[in-house]
Amino acid sequence: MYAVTDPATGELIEQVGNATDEEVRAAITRAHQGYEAWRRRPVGERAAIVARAAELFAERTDELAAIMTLEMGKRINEGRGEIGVVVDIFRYYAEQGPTLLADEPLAIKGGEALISKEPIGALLGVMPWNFPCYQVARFVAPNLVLGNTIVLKHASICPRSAAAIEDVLRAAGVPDDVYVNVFASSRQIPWMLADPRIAGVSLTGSEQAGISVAAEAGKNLKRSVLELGGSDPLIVLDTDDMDETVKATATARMRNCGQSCNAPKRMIVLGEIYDEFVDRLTKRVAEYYVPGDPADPRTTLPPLASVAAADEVAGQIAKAVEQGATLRAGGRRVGPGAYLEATVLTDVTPAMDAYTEEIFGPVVVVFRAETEQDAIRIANDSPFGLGASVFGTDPLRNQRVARQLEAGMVYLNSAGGSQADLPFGGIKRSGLGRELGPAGIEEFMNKKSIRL
Ligand SMILES: O=CCCCC(=O)O
Repeated sequence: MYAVTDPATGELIEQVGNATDEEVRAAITRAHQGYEAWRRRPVGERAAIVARAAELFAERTDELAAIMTLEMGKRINEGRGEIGVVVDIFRYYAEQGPTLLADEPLAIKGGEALISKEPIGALLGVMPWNFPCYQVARFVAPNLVLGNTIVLKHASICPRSAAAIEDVLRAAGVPDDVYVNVFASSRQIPWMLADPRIAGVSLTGSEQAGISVAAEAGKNLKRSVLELGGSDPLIVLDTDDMDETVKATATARMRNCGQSCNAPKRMIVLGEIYDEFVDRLTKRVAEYYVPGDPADPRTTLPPLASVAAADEVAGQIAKAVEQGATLRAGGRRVGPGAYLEATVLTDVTPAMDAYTEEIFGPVVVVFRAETEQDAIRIANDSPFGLGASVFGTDPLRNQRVARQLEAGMVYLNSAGGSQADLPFGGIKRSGLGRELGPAGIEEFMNKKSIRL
């Protein structure tokens, strides 16, 4: 059931009925029927509509941020920041799309060819609650410019974000058979994917959701983009400003209350600075992150997105401690609502669940590495491969380490975050495909070879 529940209080605000099977089928019919006309519109027209969407998102920043705060507890300023990234994404594809979609001439043996960049049809988007507007933007903006149409199934705790996004796109001039929001349930996804009128699927979500959707997409020979979990390592090789390094790493981990796929969840610190790093990080986490109202801009620690999410992370912490990890700070659920203290864990070993599983909340796990190679080994000793970070004072050393990391993205002396023009995606169990940047418009593209 789609519902709005305020995670700061646990109060149920509104329930929204799920779409019936007929309504879901009708949504697919609309997006399928809208495709022919949309793909035939000149790319400049589609780009102009996407540019207008960027303006409207910017105008409605405060309203959209407030919706996210209510639905999933995002700090209000982080919500405003998220809409800033959404605006950048819509602008980027509006501006760059026509160039990215230009024919590509190809000299071939015995003649010439060109690659014509064409859409493939109606796509299904299955989107999560952690960045309710950004996740939709990075799928929708490039595909609208390319000429695909979209059926969007949002997270069940974000019906107001879902409706507001549709409203913005409609106001920008996206026809109502080109972007269709539907309050479908996960149960309906398999047959939506089996419908021949759906050409592909993009999912951002858990590893488990990715496995199910990838299996259905595979069975039906549909293209899929999967942005799944991560347990990103952040290696600290050395520092000439420990306070700055601790602040930067804690900030990156606690962003969005720790609920980012690409947050640095594992800090891997070289032996000579490990004790000092852990002491200062523990102090920072214990003192700076204080539970508060996410609508108040002064709040440093908002609730998690739901009581269930907070309980799950608290359970992971308890299990780690039971299995022998050291709890340096936090660890307790705080109520009412979905609050969990900001937490630091150390002495996590490969025998513990916390070593390999993703912890989707305000929890930092710190590992000690004896050498640079040892740090790389620990970083790569994970089923995930989304992002990674390297902090250090020697740029060449940082790059040398970056090249040895099993990750889709590496940030040097910074962590996490997204930007419109930088491709985003992972390897290993973190998913398939790329979003954002030039790569983000190619995933659901027919790169048609025309031999001249
Ligand atoms: O959960 C994954 C999206 C991350 C967005 C960001 O870090 O900007």
